Amino acid sequence: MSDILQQLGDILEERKGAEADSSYVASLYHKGLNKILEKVGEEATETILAAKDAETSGDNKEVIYETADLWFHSLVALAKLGERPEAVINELARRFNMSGLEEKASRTKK
Ligand SMILES: N=c1c2ncn([C@@H]3O[C@H](COP(=O)(O)OP(=O)(O)OP(=O)(O)O)[C@@H](O)[C@H]3O)c2ncn1[C@@H]1O[C@H](COP(=O)(O)O)[C@@H](O)[C@H]1O
Repeated sequence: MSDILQQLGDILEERKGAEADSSYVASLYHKGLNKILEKVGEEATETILAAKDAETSGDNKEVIYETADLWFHSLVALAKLGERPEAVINELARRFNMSGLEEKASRTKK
């Protein structure tokens, strides 16, 4: 588990008790889940556009920046719902640790 994600998860929890005007994350919590999800949507669109530009230009700087914005706002949405970044890391680890056959079986059930 990335130390940065763990520390960011701690800060996202701390911001839950903060006044709306005290920080960006606190302001998002006060605006509510719909506003946070709107930001996730915006950042997803910006990531897609940056990826298309990167393919043409060969410069990935902007798509990395936008992907960080997307990850960050997704984590704020999960925090609002009571989940920490570890939940996503654990899910990725679970998928990674599945054997090839289990993975195939799981995919065909969906
Ligand atoms: N990783 C981030 C992070 N990534 C992006 N952003 C903010 O996300 C916003 C990106 O959205 P936009 O580009 O649309 O900017 P905007 O115009 O300000 O947003 P809107 O007014 O349109 O909602 C910017 O304000 C960025 O500053 C972040 N804000 C905070 N963090 C982390 O969250 C922690 C807590 O942040 P605060 O609550 O601000 O202290 C910080 O220590 C950082 O580690």
